[in-house]
Amino acid sequence: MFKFWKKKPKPEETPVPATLATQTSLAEALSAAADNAQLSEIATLPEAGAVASAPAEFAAVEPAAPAAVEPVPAAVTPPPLPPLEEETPPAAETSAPARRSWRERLSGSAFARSLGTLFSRKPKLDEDLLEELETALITADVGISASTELVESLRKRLNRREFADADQLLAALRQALIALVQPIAQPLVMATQHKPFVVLMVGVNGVGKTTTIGKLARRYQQQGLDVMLAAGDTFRAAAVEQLKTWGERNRVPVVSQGSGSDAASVIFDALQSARSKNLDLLIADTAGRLHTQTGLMDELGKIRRVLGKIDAGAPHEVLLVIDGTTGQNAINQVRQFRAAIGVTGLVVTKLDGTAKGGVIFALAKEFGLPVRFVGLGESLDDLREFDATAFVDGLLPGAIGA
Ligand SMILES: Nc1nc2c(ncn2[C@@H]2O[C@H](COP(=O)(O)OP(=O)(O)OP(=O)(O)O)[C@@H](O)[C@H]2O)c(=O)[nH]1
Repeated sequence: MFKFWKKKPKPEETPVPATLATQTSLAEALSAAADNAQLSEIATLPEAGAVASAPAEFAAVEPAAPAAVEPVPAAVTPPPLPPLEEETPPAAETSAPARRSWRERLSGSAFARSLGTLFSRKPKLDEDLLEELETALITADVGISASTELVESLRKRLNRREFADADQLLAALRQALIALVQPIAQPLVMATQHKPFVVLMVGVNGVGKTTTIGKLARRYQQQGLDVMLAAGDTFRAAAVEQLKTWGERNRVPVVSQGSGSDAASVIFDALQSARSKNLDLLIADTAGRLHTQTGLMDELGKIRRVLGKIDAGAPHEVLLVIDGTTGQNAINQVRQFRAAIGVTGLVVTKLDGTAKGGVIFALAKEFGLPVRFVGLGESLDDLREFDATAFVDGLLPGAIGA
């Protein structure tokens, strides 16, 4: 039987309802062979780096673990922080009305702009409108398959004279878009029999893995969970530092070794440490990698095998982080990471700003994988649980379902 996470609200914080615990199953079969799409970045080579030493209190608890666990002494003066160390707590926990709306965040996307332009000129209900709409959807990364299907269903309804004007067609489009992404709007839930529940973050370079880990850690910490981070991005010294600094500021222990060390070993040590301390949640970072980097993709399989020695089900959630500006390469990335390690959920970042906005529809059509979170900006508050209706309404022109 599943239970609720035991909530431990801090006195100074507004408690957040505990999450109903159910287990997310791991990703299923391997997907079709990769297409030849080129991804945009190449991982940097490992850098030499000093191995951080374990503070005495942690060394005493786990003498065998080579990794450094770095809790934060109260008096530490923190160094300057990278972007994710924003101090403002997520507005969801404090003042929901203050946080920016989905529409505000998504209005700059190509999707919102082109549909806004199209429907603001009160177009006639004809084939030209449907063609323009299809072009706008494809251009906004919705993908050919989903765009064609959406427009075809509108065409049928138009031919049956179901729409009196373009606004009615737009309302029908809204419903169809929500129906497409509603099934993938599945929040991350954690089964309490996994203690700690292990989340592994994977993805190509620069998509926002490390940043998202900081935001997630803060979110769950504020829900009363005891969180630990594993600095498994051992290729990028800055990523290790970023996590450690964030952990210091937020009193979240971070397990790390020197850059260039074995990621599986770091995450293994972290899981052992989190278990021995009876923590609730371990979130592990990994280095950005491409499907062409066979050794690195194999490393993900090794991480799973090694963790399985401690807990056969770990990692319990593999979150693939996708950059929302990536376009149709996102499809290829999902295929490759599913094949390498299995993916149980997606985080789609950077949907604010210059994103085209439509890639989530393409992903929904192609894979139906749960989208756990979306990134609508760089602040802590901008990592939101994926809400299908809020997302679609944020993309579509004003009057419809806002
Ligand atoms: N605008 C915007 N920027 C974001 C979002 N999420 C992350 N970023 C930024 O993306 C950049 C890369 O983020 P990282 O967290 O370092 O990415 P990473 O995947 O860990 O990178 P590698 O370690 O190189 O693989 C940072 O500048 C983040 O602030 C988002 O939702 N919106």
